[in-house]
Formats: sequence, structure tokens, C-alpha cells
Amino acid sequence: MSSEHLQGGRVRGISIVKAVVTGNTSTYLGGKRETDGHTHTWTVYLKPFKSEDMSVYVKKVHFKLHDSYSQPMRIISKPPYRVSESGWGEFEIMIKVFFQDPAEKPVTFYHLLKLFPNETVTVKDKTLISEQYDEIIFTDPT
Ligand SMILES: O=C(Nc1ccc(C(=O)N2CC(c3nccs3)C2)s1)[C@@H]1CCCN1
Repeated sequence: MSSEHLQGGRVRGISIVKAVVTGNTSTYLGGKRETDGHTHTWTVYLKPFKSEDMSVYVKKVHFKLHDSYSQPMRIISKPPYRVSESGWGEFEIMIKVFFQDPAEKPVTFYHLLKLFPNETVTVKDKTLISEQYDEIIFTDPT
């Protein structure tokens, strides 16, 4: 069946689904750090569900941390799309994905930073892992 070409060079009836994972790891420092009272180091990330070079379709990723962090808007323009920090608590991190194709609007995910074990996280070799499966769907792509 032939596909229909739309305004702006888009192709109707075609969808491209990119499976991704948003998540964080965290490691307990063993107590409160003397200098700043931080208790954990952590890394928040966006990664492909299956190994691929996301930069083929991702231009950059914005990670918006809590405003108490210096320069809370962290911009990562090449893989791996991750931000490593330290702290003492859990808060929501906005993850905004910008695409190479200027016709594609950015997509925003929200990740609740997890530092403390609960029934939704995995712990491996003293490292907590909290991940969420997501999909980026390109409808009628160019
Ligand atoms: O914890 C929470 N919010 C947090 C916001 C920021 C946190 C953190 O860890 N920070 C390290 C510290 C820094 N100050 C300067 C540079 S870094 C700021 S924790 C909420 C409150 C109740 C439940 N969750």
C-alpha cells in the first residue's frame, strides 16, 4: 500500500516507536558528608531500551534539577545522556528531549529521583537502580 506524502514532507500512516528508559542510580555515602551533609551520590539518565546511538535522532537532552543545585538546567548534547550529582533527598527531575528533526516537537518526561530502597527499585552491589520504561512515538514522520 503506497503511503501518502503530507505538507512539510511528512508521511501519513507511518509511526516510529523508540523505546527508552528514564531512571537513576544512587549510592549511599555511609553517612552525612561533613562538608555539605550530603548522604548519596546519584546519576539520572535517559538511555535506549535496546542498545543504539540515540544521537541519530536526539539533538540534546535537558535535565532540570531542583533549584537548590547550581545551574539546575543541565544540557547534555551527546550520549550518554546523564547527570551525576550528590544530595540528601528525593525530588522530581524534568527530562526534556530535543530531536535532530526540527519538525519534531520536544518530548518531556518526569523522573522522581529515588535514593532510598522501596518495593519499586532494584538494589545491586549496594547501588540502587530506579528505572521507568517509556516510548517516544514519531507519528507521520518526515
Ligand atoms: O528532598 C527533597 N528535596 C530536595 C531538594 C534538593 C535536595 C538535595 O539533595 N540537595 C543537595 C543540596 C544542594 N545544595 C546546594 C548544592 S546541592 C540540595 S533534596 C524533598 C523534600 C521532602 C522530600 N523530598
